[in-house]
Amino acid sequence: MAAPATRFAVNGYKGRMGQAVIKVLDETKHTMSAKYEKGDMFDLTRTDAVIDFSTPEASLSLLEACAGEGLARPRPLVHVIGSTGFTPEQRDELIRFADEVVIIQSGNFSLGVNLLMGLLKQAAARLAAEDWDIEIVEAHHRRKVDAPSGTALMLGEAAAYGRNVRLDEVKVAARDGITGARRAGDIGFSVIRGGGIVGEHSAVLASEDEILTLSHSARDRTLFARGAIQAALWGRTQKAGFYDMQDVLGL
Ligand SMILES: NC(=O)C1=CN([C@@H]2O[C@H](COP(=O)(O)OP(=O)(O)OC[C@H]3O[C@@H](n4cnc5c(N)ncnc54)[C@H](OP(=O)(O)O)[C@@H]3O)[C@@H](O)[C@H]2O)C=CC1
Ligand SMILES: O=C(O)C1=N[C@H](C(=O)O)C[C@H](O)C1
Repeated sequence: MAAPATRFAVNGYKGRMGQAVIKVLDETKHTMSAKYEKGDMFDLTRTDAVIDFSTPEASLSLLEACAGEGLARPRPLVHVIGSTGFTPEQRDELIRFADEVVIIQSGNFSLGVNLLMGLLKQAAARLAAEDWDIEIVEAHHRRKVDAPSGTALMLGEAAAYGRNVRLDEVKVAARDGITGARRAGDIGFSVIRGGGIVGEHSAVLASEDEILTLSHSARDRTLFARGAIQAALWGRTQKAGFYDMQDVLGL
């Protein structure tokens, strides 16, 4: 089904991603109904879809402020949430709001990263944990406030899923000092912060004899903005519920 006419609001519009979303909405001739920044009152009465790259707290307050408001609409309001750094408790809270609105949340709205997740799942399932170590390496600009990145965590989840284990049981997010030898089956994370790096992610699968590296490089933030707009348009044809970019792309 084609998406009906959609009026977009942007949360966190002064930020790097907010500006990228506004640029792409403008280039693609979409209608913008509202834009919000810290301290603004939300009014989504003339909005069909919100694109939100802000912070976990800001995304949750937006959903809180609009709770109940979506029920009178012919189609549910769509919230596309790109903010990263949610705690497990905050993520549970997010899911609770999906009873009455369409929520599409992803740590990365690019096609490449979402494909990479499937490839990593497959590689992790095929390469025995006793022989193959998995490490996720990510690099971002100096202003990023959360670590590991939302994408790195999604890649870690994909690898853990492929191995049929829970990420929180095998996750090693930091190493410093005498750490002892690496435990078989662990999934390690390494973080680089510097300059203006948009977003680099690699999954390194290393055995004694070979190294397989699956990697993705984002060249421009409008990549994520385009993916988020695609997600919003897809969400306009869906029932209320909690979705991710894999659902949008049919992966
Ligand atoms: N899923 C994806 O594909 C991607 C996700 N991201 C994620 O998106 C988020 C934003 O990234 P980025 O744009 O680089 O960060 P920025 O810090 O540039 O932008 C965030 C914006 O949100 C604003 N903000 C903070 N609190 C509120 C609030 N309560 N209500 C409304 N706005 C608020 C900030 O204002 P102020 O500066 O005044 O605090 C700022 O303008 C991050 O979590 C990042 O990891 C980024 C790229 C892609
Ligand atoms: O903060 C960023 O810039 C990015 N954040 C997302 C993440 O945490 O994975 C996605 C992208 O890599 C850029």
